[in-house]
Amino acid sequence: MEIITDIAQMQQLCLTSRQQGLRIAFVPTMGYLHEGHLSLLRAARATGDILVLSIFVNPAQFGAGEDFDSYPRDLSRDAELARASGTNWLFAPPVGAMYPQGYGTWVNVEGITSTLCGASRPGHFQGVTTVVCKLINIVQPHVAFFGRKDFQQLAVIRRMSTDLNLPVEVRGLPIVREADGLAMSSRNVNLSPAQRQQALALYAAIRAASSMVRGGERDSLRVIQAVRKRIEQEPEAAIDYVQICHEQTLADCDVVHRHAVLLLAVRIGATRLIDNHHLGEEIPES
Ligand SMILES: Nc1ncnc2c1ncn2[C@@H]1O[C@H](COP(=O)(O)OP(=O)(O)OP(=O)(O)O)[C@@H](O)[C@H]1O
Ligand SMILES: CC(C)(CO)[C@@H](O)C(=O)[O-]
Ligand code: BAL
Repeated sequence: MEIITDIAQMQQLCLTSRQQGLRIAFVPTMGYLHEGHLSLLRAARATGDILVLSIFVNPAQFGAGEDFDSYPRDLSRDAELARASGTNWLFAPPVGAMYPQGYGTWVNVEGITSTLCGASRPGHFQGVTTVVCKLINIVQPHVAFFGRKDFQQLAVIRRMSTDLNLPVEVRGLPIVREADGLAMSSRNVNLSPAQRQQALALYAAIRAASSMVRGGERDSLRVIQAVRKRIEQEPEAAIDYVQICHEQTLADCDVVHRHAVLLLAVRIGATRLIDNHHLGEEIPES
């Protein structure tokens, strides 16, 4: 495995591979790798001839006062994990090369970015779509892998890819959880032991919502109230949002139906966690 920091070199290597008829599979991340990232790398390894992993903590997707500075970073540990996962090229460009002096182009997806994380983190998705578009232009992958933990991000990237006719297949993979149910996230490392315990409320609330729907509840408001109540039991929990949305449009659903997804963003102390569950799965086919 080679670590590439130069954008032009990365682009040239990928262009040459494409010209040789090799299939490029790409996993974009912000690093501090965990089993969720490794599941993407495994799927990508099985799909492509060349596996490219990017690690770039993208300042453009962090708002003022957000955790850009405290976002966990460990490139040498990540490089070991990437190597063991069969990565060919680890692309880690410097911030100044991605956003040089005079940088002035932004990619903005409208509509589905106005809700959920788009509403609670203004500007966040403009940063995400801009950097993902740039990374795709550099790496020129045939296929790119994203996790469904960032459910709205995946929907926004699919929208961008369709709208801008990007020549890449976007694949979404399931959420990987810790043994006790907490969705894996690089930010989990910033939780104190007491906060780590409180963070289990997200999955407990998801399970409670699932069992309500399995039991026949179809009123979104009642499910949302139950989720909020469970999370609010935790002393350091502050809810950003709890919503039930259509899996494609992300419009709020009054009724839980087969396309309904429960999405949550909750701060535990200073750490913001997201999670989601496809509630529609709990409804039997009629
Ligand atoms: N638990 C998980 N299961 C599946 N995919 C995941 C999981 N966590 C992250 N991913 C995916 O990995 C990719 C890179 O995400 P990122 O580097 O932001 O990691 P992260 O753990 O989500 O970090 P954080 O939530 O702290 O920003 C994204 O496509 C994301 O959806
Ligand atoms: C897609 C991404 C790598 C863009 O910075 C980031 O938002 C992430 O890690 O989910
Ligand atoms: N996984 C999404 C990156 C972020 O929270 O900024």
